[in-house]
Amino acid sequence: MTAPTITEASTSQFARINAGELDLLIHYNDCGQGDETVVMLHGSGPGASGWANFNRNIEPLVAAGFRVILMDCPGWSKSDSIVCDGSRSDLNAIVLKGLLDALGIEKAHILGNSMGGHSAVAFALRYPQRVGKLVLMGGGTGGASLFTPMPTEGIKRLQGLYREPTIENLKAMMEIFVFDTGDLTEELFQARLDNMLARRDHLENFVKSLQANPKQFPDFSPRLGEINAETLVIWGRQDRFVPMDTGLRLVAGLPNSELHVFNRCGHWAQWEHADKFNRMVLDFLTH
Ligand SMILES: O=C(O)CCC(=O)/C=C/C=C(\O)C(=O)O
Repeated sequence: MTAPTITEASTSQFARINAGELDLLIHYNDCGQGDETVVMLHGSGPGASGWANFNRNIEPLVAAGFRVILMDCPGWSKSDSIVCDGSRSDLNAIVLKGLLDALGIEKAHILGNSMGGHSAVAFALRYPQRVGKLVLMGGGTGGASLFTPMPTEGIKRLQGLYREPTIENLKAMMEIFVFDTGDLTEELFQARLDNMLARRDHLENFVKSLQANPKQFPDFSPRLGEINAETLVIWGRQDRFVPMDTGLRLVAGLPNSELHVFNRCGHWAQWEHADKFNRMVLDFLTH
């Protein structure tokens, strides 16, 4: 019998998360079944979502017997909006803990892209007993780069897009987002634009959050040694959003980590090099 096709609509779910003062309706996609769960956390670009970030990565993991949860962080996609004036990495970690509690999942592997990587590290620091393995891709900690002026050119364009959500600004961001822009289709641009404009409250709240606290993603470097989870760090050599030396800082600090750098790759390794990325992640999670 052939496995049913996994679609966004057929896996779409909501959970209400109450944690301290937080009371948020959170959207997630729940894909496949298995004893082990992989949570995927998306990046902070306007119009991002678990599905938009990871649609090339779900099926191989589901086929290998993992349950895959894509959580839309507060302030993105179909999740509730929020103004965050503290650490967004920790906010996402607290909400993820609430979601895992609601779903009765004791422990999960966490795969995070950019902001999702920062949030995965925040989660591992707060709830070490709830983490299996970590995959950090184009993220894992905020903080300065030794070689690249901050904010990077990519982050400046991303923030410009939040302030003025036009197709021109979207294209200006996307043209330095991936290494090979030939892979970007008009359909992809339009889907991203539609996602962004469907939730203007998210765009406005992101701008308000930056005004309240320009450093949404704290530097976890001094605490990385506390994380014992096995960690695979993956970076694009030509990442113009979160510079590659952040990956070097991560492997320097995380005692059980290794780093793979894709050449000819920007900020979206899981999409730009999907086949090899999927093989590497599966090998890492199953050995
Ligand atoms: O500012 C940071 O350190 C994180 C930036 C970030 O998360 C950017 C992510 C962009 C995407 O993943 C996206 O737009 O899909």
